Amino acid sequence: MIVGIDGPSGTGKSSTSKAVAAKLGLRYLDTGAQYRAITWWMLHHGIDIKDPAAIAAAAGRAEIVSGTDPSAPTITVDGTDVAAPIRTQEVTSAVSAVSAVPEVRARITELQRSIAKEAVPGIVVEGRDIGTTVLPDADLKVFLTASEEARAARRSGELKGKDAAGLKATQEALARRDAADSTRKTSPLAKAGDAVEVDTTELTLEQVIECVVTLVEEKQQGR
Ligand SMILES: Nc1ncnc2c1ncn2[C@@H]1O[C@H](COP(=O)(O)OP(=O)(O)OP(=O)(O)O)[C@@H](O)[C@H]1O
Ligand SMILES: Nc1ccn([C@@H]2O[C@H](COP(=O)(O)O)[C@@H](O)[C@H]2O)c(=O)n1
Repeated sequence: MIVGIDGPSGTGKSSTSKAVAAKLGLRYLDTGAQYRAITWWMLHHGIDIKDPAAIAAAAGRAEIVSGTDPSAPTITVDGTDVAAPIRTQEVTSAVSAVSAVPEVRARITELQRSIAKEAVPGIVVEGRDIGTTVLPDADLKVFLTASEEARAARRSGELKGKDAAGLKATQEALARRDAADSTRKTSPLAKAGDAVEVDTTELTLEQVIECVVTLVEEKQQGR
């Protein structure tokens, strides 16, 4: 059972995917974490992230390893645990520029496909291009959406007491990242034609999880 969950930032992809995978005994892959990890590596090695040619030339050098246990997902680069540093503002601001480079996407897509192929008894993979590009033959594709306001409110609640930028600034940053991710040339953020769209604006996280679990179970029963 291969499930692809895509959607813009803050729609609940990670929370939903992890919970669905845990409930159904599937593996879990956060592909955003992989793009964040390669971005962290570029910054750490002084690669100019405004220079796509420099990013392309370095794209094959980082060794990214993702752990797919939904109750304890892990991510390392060249053996270093980068779970925390990939969530910094510095990485978040740079990730769309790095993920737009075709050589980066080719490398990470290959890695994602090999992880999905080896996952027993199946996997929930979340990202931006899973249904359209990475796993076009997935058994189930879900596209989560939510209003920009709801997504910003969720994110600023999460950042409170840390580097909270305020609701407006958070909303603007989300919109900028979504615009960059949706308009890049190579595998942009998009809903696959055969994906089930779920608008989460008015739903609790538990309701979204239940909805996706039901969709998976229907597929498993051949409905
Ligand atoms: N339906 C929901 N109602 C309220 N809060 C939610 C809902 N879904 C997710 N959240 C909360 O919103 C925040 C963002 O969720 P999550 O990280 O799962 O989104 P995402 O789509 O994976 O974001 P990104 O693409 O930026 O990684 C989390 O704090 C999560 O608990
Ligand atoms: N399939 C994907 C997943 C992610 N990206 C890029 O990574 C960024 C971070 O993703 P998060 O889910 O951790 O917020 C995202 O903004 C994209 O630039 C991608 O391109 N494809």
